[in-house]
Amino acid sequence: MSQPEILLEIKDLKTHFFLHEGIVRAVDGVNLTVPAGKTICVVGESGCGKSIMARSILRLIERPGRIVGGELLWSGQSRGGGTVEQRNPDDQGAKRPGTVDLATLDASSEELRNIRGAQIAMVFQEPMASLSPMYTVGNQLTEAIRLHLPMSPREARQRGLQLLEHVGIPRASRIMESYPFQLSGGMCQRVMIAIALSCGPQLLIADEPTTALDVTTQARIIDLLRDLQDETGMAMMFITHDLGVVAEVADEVVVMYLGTVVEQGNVDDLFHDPQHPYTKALLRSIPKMGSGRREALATIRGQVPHPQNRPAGCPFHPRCDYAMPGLCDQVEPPLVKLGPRRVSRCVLHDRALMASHGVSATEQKEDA
Ligand SMILES: Nc1ncnc2c1ncn2[C@@H]1O[C@H](COP(=O)(O)OP(=O)(O)OP(=O)(O)O)[C@@H](O)[C@H]1O
Repeated sequence: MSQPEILLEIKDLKTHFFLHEGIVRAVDGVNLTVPAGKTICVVGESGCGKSIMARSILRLIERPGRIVGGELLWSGQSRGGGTVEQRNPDDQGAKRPGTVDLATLDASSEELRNIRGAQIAMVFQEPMASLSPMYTVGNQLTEAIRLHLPMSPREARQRGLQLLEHVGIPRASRIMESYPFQLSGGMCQRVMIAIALSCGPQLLIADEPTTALDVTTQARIIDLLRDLQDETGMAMMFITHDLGVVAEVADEVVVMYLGTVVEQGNVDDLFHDPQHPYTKALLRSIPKMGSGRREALATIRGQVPHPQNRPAGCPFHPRCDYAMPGLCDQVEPPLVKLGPRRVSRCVLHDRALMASHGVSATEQKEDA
């Protein structure tokens, strides 16, 4: 099977916050890839660095935070004037321009401004907070369009109306005249999605886009994002706590723990055959439909430590059922490739490392 085209490759990304009290290593060596046209879901408990990783991609980290290491290799390009463009099935061979390392660009450079919005767009958790209360939806939408596309105000307004209709907003011309506070949370999120899609991005980063919404609206927004992705062929990086949503939307899953990726893989493989002890523990903590038994849900013991108190060795070892004293509390686990697009960061996958610490694979299996 041929390998998918990689749109974004994050290599050893480190984003730290420099506080008086010390350094917070919020993102501390993230490696992951986003294939073109696919949805990757980033999961992990609160504080694992998901949002900071996502914001780092668009260079939206503010002081006292900054990227201190690693690469953000972006191979996308503007689709030129597209709004919610339809996917062209023959368009497999869109020519690849040179790859640019987003981490090296000046955060206020024109090159980065051109990439933001036009190639990579982001939708945040709080739609109301992302929109300005001072301007109408129409002002904000047409401004976003005209920032990247050479259009007259009239053309941009027309485009805006189409976009609002496309994201399922009825009476779009009335909504154009409304201020965000006059709309519901779900409606605001649809407006944000319309703004995000206005220039036809190749990657949409959605950071907990439904967390602030009620359950019915959540489901509608997820359906909308899925439909839009099918139509446009854009890739999505979807950050969520909700493993039910992951099962529904993901092609691949990235599991983060304390600033690093501990496992990445195809959604079916990862749900049915998780390899990393943290992934196993996360999956044990979700209810199973139709098991026919009333079982107590497992919780992961302990809490995610603050990044300032990062444990030595494997950061998950104090909470891990498989932890081996003398090994996991001392050795940083290697990122092991388990398949063409499957990695896991655990000493359990490295027999040589275990043997060098006097643990055999069978012994370990029996213990577990
Ligand atoms: N401005 C900041 N100053 C200092 N530390 C910060 C700042 N922003 C984030 N952090 C720390 O970085 C770590 C990662 O935060 P991040 O928001 O990325 O986690 P997350 O996995 O997205 O969590 P959640 O799911 O709750 O949003 C946390 O420990 C957080 O306290």
